[in-house]
Amino acid sequence: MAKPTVVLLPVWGAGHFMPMIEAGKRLLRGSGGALSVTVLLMPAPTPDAAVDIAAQVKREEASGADDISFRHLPAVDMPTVHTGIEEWVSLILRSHGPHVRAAIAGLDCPVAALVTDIFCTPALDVAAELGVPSYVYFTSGAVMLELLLYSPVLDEEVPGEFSEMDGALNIPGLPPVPPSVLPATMLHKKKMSTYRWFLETGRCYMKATGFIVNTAAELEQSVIDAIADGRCTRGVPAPTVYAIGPVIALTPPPEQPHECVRWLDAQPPASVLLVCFGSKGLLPPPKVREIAAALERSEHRFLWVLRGPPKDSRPGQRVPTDAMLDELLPEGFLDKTKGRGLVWPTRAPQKDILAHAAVGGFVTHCGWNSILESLWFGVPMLPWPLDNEQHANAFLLVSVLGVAVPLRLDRERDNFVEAAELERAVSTLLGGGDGEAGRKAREKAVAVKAACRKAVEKGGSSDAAFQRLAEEIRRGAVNVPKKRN
Ligand SMILES: COc1cc(-c2[o+]c3cc(O)cc([O-])c3cc2O[C@@H]2O[C@H](CO)[C@H](O)[C@H](O)[C@H]2O)cc(OC)c1O
Ligand SMILES: O=c1ccn([C@@H]2O[C@H](COP(=O)(O)OP(=O)(O)O)[C@@H](O)[C@H]2O)c(=O)[nH]1
Repeated sequence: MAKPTVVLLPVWGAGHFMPMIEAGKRLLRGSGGALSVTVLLMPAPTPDAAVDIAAQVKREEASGADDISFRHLPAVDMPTVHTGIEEWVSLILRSHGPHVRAAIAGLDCPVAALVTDIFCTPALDVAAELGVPSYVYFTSGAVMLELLLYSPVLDEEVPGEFSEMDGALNIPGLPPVPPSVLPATMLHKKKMSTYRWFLETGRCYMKATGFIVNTAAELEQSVIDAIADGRCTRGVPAPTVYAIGPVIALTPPPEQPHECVRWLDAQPPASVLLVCFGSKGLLPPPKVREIAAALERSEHRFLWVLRGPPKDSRPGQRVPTDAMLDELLPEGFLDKTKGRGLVWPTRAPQKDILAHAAVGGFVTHCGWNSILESLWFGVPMLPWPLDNEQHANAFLLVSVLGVAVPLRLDRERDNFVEAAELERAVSTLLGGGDGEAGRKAREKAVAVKAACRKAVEKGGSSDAAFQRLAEEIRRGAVNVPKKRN
């Protein structure tokens, strides 16, 4: 009989698609050959994302792994009316519901589980209808998962706006949380029409069989415990959390090192500050000017990945262009920083850069994958969150893990950071400024690197969680009826 299959339903995007495929591959290995993986591919919303995903699928198919197969779902109409990225993705998923149902029902093997992304709650209903166990693969950390699960409680506890309340929030498993680190979706209840999405998603998650989280127990133990004990869900037991990370797709370095890596080869150890704001990282001109001023004055070495404005700014369509450096940077900046700085105007190989011994610090937008990559390579951070769950991630880095030097930003001014503040924080992080704070963050980053690596080793916490998950999934396999009455 054919092996039971785990059906993955990933969304597009650098921080979402590959991490889920990588987790699927590790699940295959963890099952000792007892399972296969079927990936359902929703057509990507932009030509760039389509090219990206096609390349990744091609690479996986070429690798010859026969236990992983890809199936294309038909196209659906893209929503034109929506309240933001959250509803946009949810609406697309809803339109795909019948296709997902038909694809699963059409499989000629038992189905062990349906694994969906953070946004794919409509797929949980499809799984329930088919009697298939369902898991949310959380491509972000457990803190964000907790915020979603706990949001209905917070909503009752704080009837007014979070942004106007005094004091800190009491969130299980975390030190007192300043409301300013909540995602924008929560922060301005009345203004943000997606606030209801947040509460409903939290409630809907309770329908899942389990949460597979790309984190390690060593990074977020107290939060994972709070979820497991039902402290976030009014005492109702939440679906089991499997902390299986860090799941990072690492590939062997190319034969011809990238130009950024060759530049790093010529720099002293731990001397370079990496500045990169993620796959969508777009900075408006005032922020570019502040960064340039800080980098020029700090006299530290830097590698700055600077992208240009997207051609299309609609949710889900925002793809940065290559930067026109002469237009974006202040006059004379490149000349004045020549030799100690490199500004890279297009996508850079971030993992290879973070892996390089010359990198000593990372100004990051706090996307979860960037954080995991930085921790994996023991690089301390300067958190400059811009959007979504990134402020909460920054809080974790500074107030729980201690691997980052805080950067004072003005959330009311679109997360603006003054040049002098950035200059101060860079000196602290790389050495030369407030010695104690920088030294602590650097030491913690080294310790957390070791903990991350241990977690995924045989017998480590994430490896053990993977084994438990693979076993639970294998046991849950069902034969999906071909036709429903
Ligand atoms: C899938 O494509 C996109 C996802 C996001 C996005 O939006 C978002 C909205 C919220 O209200 C809360 C969130 O947590 C959230 C997260 C999110 O995706 C990103 O997740 C990544 C890791 O999986 C990473 O941490 C990023 O920093 C998050 O932004 C937004 C988006 O465009 C703006 C997408 O295209
Ligand atoms: O120039 C870049 C920018 C980003 N990335 C990668 O894109 C992913 C970004 O994911 P993250 O969750 O950090 O943020 P997002 O881009 O989803 O906001 C990470 O794996 C980065 O290594 C990269 O390789 N080069």
